[in-house]
Amino acid sequence: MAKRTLDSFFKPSTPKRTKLDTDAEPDDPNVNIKPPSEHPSYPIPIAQLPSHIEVSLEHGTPFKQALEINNQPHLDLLHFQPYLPRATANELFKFLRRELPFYRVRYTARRGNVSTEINTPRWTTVFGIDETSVFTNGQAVDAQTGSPVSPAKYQCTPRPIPDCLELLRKQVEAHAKDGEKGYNFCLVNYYAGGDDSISFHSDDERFLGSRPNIASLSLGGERDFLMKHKPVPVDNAGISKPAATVPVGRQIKMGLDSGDMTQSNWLHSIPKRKGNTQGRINITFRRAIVPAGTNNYYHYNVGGGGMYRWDEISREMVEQK
Ligand SMILES: O=C(O)CCC(=O)C(=O)O
Ligand SMILES: [Fe+2]
Repeated sequence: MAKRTLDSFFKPSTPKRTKLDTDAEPDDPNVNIKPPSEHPSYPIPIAQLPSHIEVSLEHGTPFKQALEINNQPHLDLLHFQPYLPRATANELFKFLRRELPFYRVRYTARRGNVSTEINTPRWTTVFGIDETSVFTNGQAVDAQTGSPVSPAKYQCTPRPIPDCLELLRKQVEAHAKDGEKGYNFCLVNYYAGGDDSISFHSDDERFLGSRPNIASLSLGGERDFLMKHKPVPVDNAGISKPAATVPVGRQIKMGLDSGDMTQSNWLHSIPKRKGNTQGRINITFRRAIVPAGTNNYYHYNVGGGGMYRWDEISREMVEQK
């Protein structure tokens, strides 16, 4: 089917007459009659995806077949450009920005004797639990025994992935490389403008196992996604590989497969961009294998500060009292 036809198929239908949500008919694609996702760990109930987004995720992905990028040393990734129909990506961007709780995490980084206060330069939120536990009927239980998780096991309160991200998780998993299954974490970054960024890093923490696989989806404004190979040790030919730049489209899903040690050998970043004012959301799905992963992700993506929500009138994140 031609792109335009598919795209317009997934657009929300224009309401024929103005009506309150409470008057919505069950088959109205702009609303979802299912109640929001609620959990004691959530600061707010999290709305269900509008039905037209659900339909599009289920039947419209991947929008294009993946391009395999494996022509550089230790790099093996799938690039769907795009993964979602354009109209769906735009709707999903607005929905997630409006409905999710966000945080601006501050933490102290220590290097030797030097402590630095870091104000994370983007909005973040996270859901999920590592593979030693699962949520059963909303309760965190031991994955092996099924007995409730002791409060001492985590320094944080893990949050189940809400329905609106769970559907995306399932779809993304279905299109990931063979054998890359079981994402149990969903991290969401919101870059409000060009000053928001993420510096060069590698998602290669030990709590992701030896072959971390990460699926990454971009929604909203276009930003550069820079990748560079870690410096090659001097005793190994004595040269550094040149940096590579992979431009990211408006919405992509990348299966970052570590079969070739991608995370161990490559760094990536979203650099600041002068004059950019368009918001962008990045969603990553990951699999953490030990409780240290759960503690780490909540520490750096929820933290201990206030919760913020998008305010449609002031068009910025506003702290919720
Ligand atoms: O925003 C992006 O595309 C990258 C995010 C990222 O690298 C991360 O959350 O680890
Ligand atoms: Fe990353």
